Amino acid sequence: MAISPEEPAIDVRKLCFSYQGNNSEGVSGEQTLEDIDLDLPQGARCLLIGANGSGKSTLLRILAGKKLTKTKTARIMGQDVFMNPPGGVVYLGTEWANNPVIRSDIGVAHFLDSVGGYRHKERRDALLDLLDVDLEWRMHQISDGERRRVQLCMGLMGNWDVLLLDEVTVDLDALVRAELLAFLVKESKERGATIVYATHIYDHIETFPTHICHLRLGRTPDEMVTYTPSSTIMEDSVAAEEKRGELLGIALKWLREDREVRRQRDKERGRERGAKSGADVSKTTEAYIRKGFRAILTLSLVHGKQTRDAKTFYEKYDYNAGKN
Ligand SMILES: Nc1ncnc2c1ncn2[C@@H]1O[C@H](COP(=O)(O)OP(=O)(O)OP(=O)(O)O)[C@@H](O)[C@H]1O
Repeated sequence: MAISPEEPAIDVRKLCFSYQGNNSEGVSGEQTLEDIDLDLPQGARCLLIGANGSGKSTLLRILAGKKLTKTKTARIMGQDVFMNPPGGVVYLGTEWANNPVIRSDIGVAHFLDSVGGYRHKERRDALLDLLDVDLEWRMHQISDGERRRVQLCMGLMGNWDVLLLDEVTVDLDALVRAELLAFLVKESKERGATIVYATHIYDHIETFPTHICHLRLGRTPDEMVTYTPSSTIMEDSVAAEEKRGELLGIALKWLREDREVRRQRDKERGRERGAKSGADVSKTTEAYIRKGFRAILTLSLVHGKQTRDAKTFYEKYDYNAGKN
């Protein structure tokens, strides 16, 4: 897709999303994503870092056009992802493994051809080699990791501009994962392809990102961090070694902060709920008491006498027995 090199590949501004629904003005219900900003130049490789439930998958699915939000604030390669979905966007997520079709008795060669493999034979063959995929495999007879490698081959063999990866490297062995990351770095450098990668695995990934983005409880609290360009450290093994663990350190720091913020938020919500239910309970109790005492009052008045309790209640709640 041809756009000027200065234009951002991904341009998300104040994006909001709620699973409870979106109305014509925007979102309604509790927001899963709130005021998300993500601005990535072409050729960027961005790691999305956030705790479980922080909204990484939701954001990636929205960018892939799989979830609708009417806030109209997400553009990829200059095009609105909802109104005018851009081509050249590949989304690879874990839910693919649940699709019964990919566990059926079908050969890998046939499967890849059925999704256009014959059109990209050269890239397909390079990926088969890189991901160590055998065209003779049958999809129902391979392991989860092998099936994942077929998925990656399928997703990456076309000429994509933007790749949205939702933790699909988790079941790859270390060698395939390392080679895949090296391939993606090459794609971004040589073709200007842009990658957003949500992961919880920070091992040996220091040389991958050019940017890191923090999602905290559905928000982007910090400025996006522009990471030290990996080219400078990849050529210098000492620098690369020094860098080892740095990303994990940043991720752990953010995750600890997020946990504190979430605990504080949960505590406040608990207090609010407690106060609300406390208020509800006391109102309900009071209503019952009033009813109960009204009955006693009525009875006692019927019998021509007021009990002491009824009288106390009477006074406390300023009842006028004659009128009640
Ligand atoms: N289909 C759904 N309906 C309602 N709420 C959902 C749905 N899918 C996700 N959520 C909620 O949205 C929030 C964000 O979920 P999401 O899967 O985007 O987080 P994540 O950062 O990808 O988490 P993880 O790291 O565990 O994969 C969570 O609180 C989750 O419970």
